[in-house]
Amino acid sequence: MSVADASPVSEKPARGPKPPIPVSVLTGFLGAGKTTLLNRILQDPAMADTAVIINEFGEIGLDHLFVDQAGDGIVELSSGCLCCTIRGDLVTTLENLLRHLDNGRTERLTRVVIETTGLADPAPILHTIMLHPYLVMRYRLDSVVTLVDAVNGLSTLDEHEEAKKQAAVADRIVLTKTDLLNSEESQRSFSDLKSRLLALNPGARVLDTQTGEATPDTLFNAGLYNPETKIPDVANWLNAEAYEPNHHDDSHGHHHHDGDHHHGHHHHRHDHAHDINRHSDAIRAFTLSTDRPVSASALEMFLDLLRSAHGPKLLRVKGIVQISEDPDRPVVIHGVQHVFHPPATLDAWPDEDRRTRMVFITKDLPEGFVRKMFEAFSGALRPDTPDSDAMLNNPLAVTGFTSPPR
Ligand SMILES: Nc1nc2c(ncn2[C@@H]2O[C@H](COP(=O)(O)OP(=O)(O)OP(=O)(O)O)[C@@H](O)[C@H]2O)c(=O)[nH]1
Repeated sequence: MSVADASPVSEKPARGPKPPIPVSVLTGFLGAGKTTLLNRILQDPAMADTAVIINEFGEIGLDHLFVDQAGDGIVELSSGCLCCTIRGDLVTTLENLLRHLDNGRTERLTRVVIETTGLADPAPILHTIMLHPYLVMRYRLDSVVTLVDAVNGLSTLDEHEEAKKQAAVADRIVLTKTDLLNSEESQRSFSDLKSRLLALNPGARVLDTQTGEATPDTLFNAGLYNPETKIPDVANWLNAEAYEPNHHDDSHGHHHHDGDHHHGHHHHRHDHAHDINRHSDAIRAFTLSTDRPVSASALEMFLDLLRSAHGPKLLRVKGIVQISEDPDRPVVIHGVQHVFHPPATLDAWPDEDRRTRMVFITKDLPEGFVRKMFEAFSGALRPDTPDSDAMLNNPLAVTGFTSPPR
């Protein structure tokens, strides 16, 4: 689907297709505490009408919660939550859930949570939801929640690329096992871990399981749409300010203030305020913004070129864009590697800020490169920057890419 004919997302419950069901992905390295957290929150009444898809059903201690085995691997829990094993594949499981909903066996399904295996790169799971022609109409990728072990987290980040990716793509980072930080050394390492996570992913809200912060509400309502009201919460979802270099200059002290997270969803960065690009990881987090509207075709070409040439390097892209043909109705973009959700058009800007803002988490793809490319397409020409024609008509450019229609 092109940006120009992106469908409106102002779902009217009375008519038309049902609004997509938000899907959250729960990830985290081996032993990070995913099952422990799930076991706890599954007892929360707020999980009613949520379906949880887990890989290793046998390992989870849910027996006391079972009330009805409904077939298809779908089990209804006394909390009203549905639990499914992945039988066959994720697509089948997601289809089975829809079947239950459509034939009335399940009355309400307001959210799906997928627990990944510890070693998994979350991207293919996110792609499953964004790429499948039917699933993409019924589900919407909402948020990624990544658990990080406070004790082993730092060494895991050092040793495992997947762990870095899991942290980098998260909307929520959940710290587990902070109760085990009982030596000065472990405290120091924990402090380094928090700095490292902040550098990898400045936009994620950080929660600590030991303080009771990790509730269904704080964990999962991180997406663009509140599942109850369907009202887009762009500021919360994008958290673009957190990526800007000067954002945290109001810091005072050496550690970011965890206590502030439940207010503004921002970290208060400590003295290493410009750490983002200083650490050794090849992962970068940055935002592009402009108050110049972008034409629908320019946006489409920019995203197409970026994902066809550099898809694997785009760990996550989120954004709200002012389109010159329809400046009062912003377009929301959301991508994971080469796969992007069909762009959605909002009925109106959520607040006074009508700038285009795009958040990028990239690996081995420098900010300057993406910025120049966007400037070429958005018409913000600089003397040393090629315009879009030069990029598209360049014989060395990506094959299969043609000039825009004139
Ligand atoms: N002390 C402490 N232990 C925890 C905490 N969270 C989890 N654990 C323990 O850590 C171990 C691993 O937890 P799991 O919940 O099985 O971790 P997981 O991420 O599901 O593990 P995999 O399925 O192997 O990926 C278990 O022994 C838990 O009891 C915590 O916050 N504090």
